[in-house]
Amino acid sequence: MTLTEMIDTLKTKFNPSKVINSLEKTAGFHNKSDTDSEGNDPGEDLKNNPYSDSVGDSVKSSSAVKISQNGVSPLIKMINVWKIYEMGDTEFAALAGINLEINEGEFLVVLGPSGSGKSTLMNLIGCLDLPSKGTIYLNSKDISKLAESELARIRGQMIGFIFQSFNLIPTLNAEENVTLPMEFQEADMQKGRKRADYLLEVVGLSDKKQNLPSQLSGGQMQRVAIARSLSVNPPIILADEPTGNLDSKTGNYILNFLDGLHKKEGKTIIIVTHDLEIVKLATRVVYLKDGKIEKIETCTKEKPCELGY
Ligand SMILES: Nc1ncnc2c1ncn2[C@@H]1O[C@H](COP(=O)(O)OP(=O)(O)OP(=O)(O)O)[C@@H](O)[C@H]1O
Repeated sequence: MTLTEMIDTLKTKFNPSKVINSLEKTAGFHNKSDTDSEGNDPGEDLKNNPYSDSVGDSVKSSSAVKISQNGVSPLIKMINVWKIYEMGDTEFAALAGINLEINEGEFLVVLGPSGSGKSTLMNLIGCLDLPSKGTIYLNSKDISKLAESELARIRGQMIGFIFQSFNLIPTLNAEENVTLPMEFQEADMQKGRKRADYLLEVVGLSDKKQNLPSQLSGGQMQRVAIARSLSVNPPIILADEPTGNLDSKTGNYILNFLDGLHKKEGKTIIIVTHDLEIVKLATRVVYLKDGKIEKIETCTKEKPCELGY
């Protein structure tokens, strides 16, 4: 199958979590070592360039989506949101009446024990799933009952996903993986390829553009995934345990990168993590328990939030 054919197929059927997970499983990505086999210090790349003003300006100026905030409406607003799974005769509420407002430019960390509903919440915010009940506004638009095609369009424009398991497409090289979201948006691909090259340079992988994921180390794959998440310059970045399986150097790199995206580019960042260093960067922490918000803590520079409950 050619690249164009593959993109067309994915475009019609696109559901990132399902399509890419199955591709990942084929490639056995979940078990791949995450250590940078070349012993490179990814932090060096960061120190060298990514958040110089010129880079930030360049990314900003190509922003695909205008946030229609009027200074009053939150970027994301969830009103009495439920997600109920049916299993035979029984029902299970993974989310049970969530009320949450997230403003543009927040760095929100979602904490909670296993099974508390973190991924379910992220899937709803990321337009990967619909609530069973309740209303979700994204950029003042009600997204709670949209058709999949419309949801996919909004997802493509608004959300950049950084998942621990990389979600790279194994048959596409690094550059093609980064250009893919732009192809979905039917962007000018001459500019798209330039932007992909630029983003791969930002994450320190200019010399690996032609490499397939299987020809990259775990840390390098995560950096390609970050470049891809920024390719359409989305205003919201969703990250699920982005430093989970990475060695400490690569973890620090990701940490600094997320901090830069938040502080220098004003991106709204929403992260599920158990990494204390990420929690320390948060502006607020939401604690979930049994599908409900147990508490929300506001963090400050003087009193950063912690992992504790
Ligand atoms: N498709 C599904 N069908 C039935 N139950 C589900 C489904 N998806 C999730 N659940 C249940 O919903 C609850 C919340 O799941 P979720 O994955 O959101 O938790 P989590 O907080 O992300 O957990 P973890 O930290 O272990 O990843 C769990 O009890 C889970 O078993």
